[in-house]
Amino acid sequence: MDAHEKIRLRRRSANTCLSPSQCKDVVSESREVLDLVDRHLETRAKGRFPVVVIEGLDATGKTTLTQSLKEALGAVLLRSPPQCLTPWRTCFDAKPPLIRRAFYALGNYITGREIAVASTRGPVIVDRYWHSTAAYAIATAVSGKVDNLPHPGSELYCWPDDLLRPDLVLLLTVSAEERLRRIRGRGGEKTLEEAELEANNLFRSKVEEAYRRMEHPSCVPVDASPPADQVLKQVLLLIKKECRLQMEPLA
Ligand SMILES: Nc1ncnc2c1ncn2[C@@H]1O[C@H](COP(=O)(O)OP(=O)(O)OP(=O)(O)O)[C@@H](O)[C@H]1O
Ligand SMILES: Nc1ccn([C@@H]2O[C@H](COP(=O)(O)O)[C@@H](O)[C@H]2O)c(=O)n1
Repeated sequence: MDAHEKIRLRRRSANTCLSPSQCKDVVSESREVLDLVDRHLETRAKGRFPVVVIEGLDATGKTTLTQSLKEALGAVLLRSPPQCLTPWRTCFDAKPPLIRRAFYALGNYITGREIAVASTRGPVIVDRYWHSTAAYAIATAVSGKVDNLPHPGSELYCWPDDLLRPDLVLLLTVSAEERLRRIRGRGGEKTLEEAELEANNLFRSKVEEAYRRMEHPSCVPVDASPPADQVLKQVLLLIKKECRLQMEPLA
């Protein structure tokens, strides 16, 4: 089955309700994930060190940049979904969109708790967080053109009140052509969503526009098309300017 066929199938399944057997599957897997969340969740405030989130479409250079920032700042590198949810990710990726999104949304709260702990000890860099979940969810739910997205200022673009807020969110942007070059250069298996993004320029534009409409905190766009060392330099300057907080990790 080629990627386009998979996308068509996925669209079809997105429009149908869950069958009783699917419900049974979702319930048993969800129970394990919810047990894990219960063990990890306990609301905690952010520490005094800066928390910087790196966002962007697939292959815009988030992994490359977050690794370099970790080394340059002596920071802790976290991601959403968090490591502890990895065993369930493939399974939830195959579920209908609403269930899949619930899984990612929940993951942000575990990452939030990890950020709270890590930011008491040193700077924290986060590879994707709430904005990814919201931007992809909104772009998936809205059919048709970019104009059909919820209008700027809609509460759908607002940060959830009960989720730990980062100090700075940077949105990596590259042209569609450069992003495709990077995807092809990387090789390996494409996820369904990556294949859809590659195949569907409109979807990509909707995700990026949804990112740009996010508020409190909003995303600061960064041109990620220069070579990796230059992007790193530019981002370090931005972090120094925007996060006038303690940067040195504790000994
Ligand atoms: N500034 C850059 N210039 C050129 N190539 C880059 C740059 N940054 C990253 N790349 C290359 O682009 C590809 C994608 O980068 P990377 O894996 O860091 O992106 P990503 O945003 O983390 O992707 P994903 O969200 O799919 O995991 C990799 O092959 C990487 O080596
Ligand atoms: N906080 C997040 C993180 C990811 N997603 C979904 O996963 C896909 C991208 O993940 P990568 O590991 O390839 O970067 C993306 O398409 C989102 O659907 C999310 O919803 N929330």
